[in-house]
Amino acid sequence: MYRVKEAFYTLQGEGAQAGRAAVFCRFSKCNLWTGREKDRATSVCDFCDTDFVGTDGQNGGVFATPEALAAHIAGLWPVAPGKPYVVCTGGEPLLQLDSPLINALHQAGFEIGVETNGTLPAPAGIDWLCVSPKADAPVVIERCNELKLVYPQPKATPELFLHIQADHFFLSPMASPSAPETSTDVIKQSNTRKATDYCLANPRWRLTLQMHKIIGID
Ligand SMILES: C[S@@+](CC[C@H](N)C(=O)[O-])C[C@H]1O[C@@H](n2cnc3c(N)ncnc32)[C@H](O)[C@@H]1O
Ligand SMILES: Nc1nc2[nH]cc(C(=O)O)c2c(=O)[nH]1
Ligand code: SF4
Ligand SMILES: [Mg+2]
Repeated sequence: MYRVKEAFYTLQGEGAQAGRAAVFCRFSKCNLWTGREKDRATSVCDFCDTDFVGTDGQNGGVFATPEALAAHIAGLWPVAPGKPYVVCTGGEPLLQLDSPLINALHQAGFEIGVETNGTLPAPAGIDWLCVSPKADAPVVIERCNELKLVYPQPKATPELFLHIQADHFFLSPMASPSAPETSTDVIKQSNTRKATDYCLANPRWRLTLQMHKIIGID
């Protein structure tokens, strides 16, 4: 059984795959926050910008088999040339993404990206793994394609993660979880300046912006 909050076709907005068309599959539930505002202040992850509670979003639902979910996702990919790409996110996708679903998505022709907080082991077969560490949430994944740290997190400074084997190290300015998602958001702007300064002083790190929010797509 797979619980999906929402699924939609858009452009990846973050990281090294930014600009690439993808079906986003947002799984319900996370291990670092209930998703309820009343629990935010006491949760391990307290800056989440995403609603992942329930299965009531666009194209959301409960899927009894991996094949049923893969077919649902395939139905959101356009009939056009180009390698189908799915980004499994959430919530925390590694609470639900398993080998049978990876096989079913590959069978349906998809390359598979995953956005994870890195606290749970990843099944084999993921084609693009993005780990985004959170303070006080130990990362158990040792190797990934990209490490994308939301910045600043006073208890999760960039140098703490350089031991993780990653092909790309990104800083993503922390956006306000609730303010209107526009590029003029004050917190985001000041965090963008801080992330910019860190990358200038530490060239291993690259800046990534949440492009989808800037251009106003999902
Ligand atoms: C909603 S999370 C879901 C996947 C997974 N639970 C994780 O944290 O990586 C997707 C991405 O959004 C990032 N994110 C969440 N809240 C954010 C915020 N307020 N500002 C910037 N990025 C944020 C996460 O760090 C992660 O890279
Ligand atoms: N366009 C777009 N790109 C994204 N990259 C990571 C996202 C996420 O919420 O995991 C996300 C998202 O929600 N939308
Ligand atoms: S950012 Fe990721 S880890 Fe943090 S609460 Fe949101 S879904 Fe969970
Ligand atoms: Mg998002």
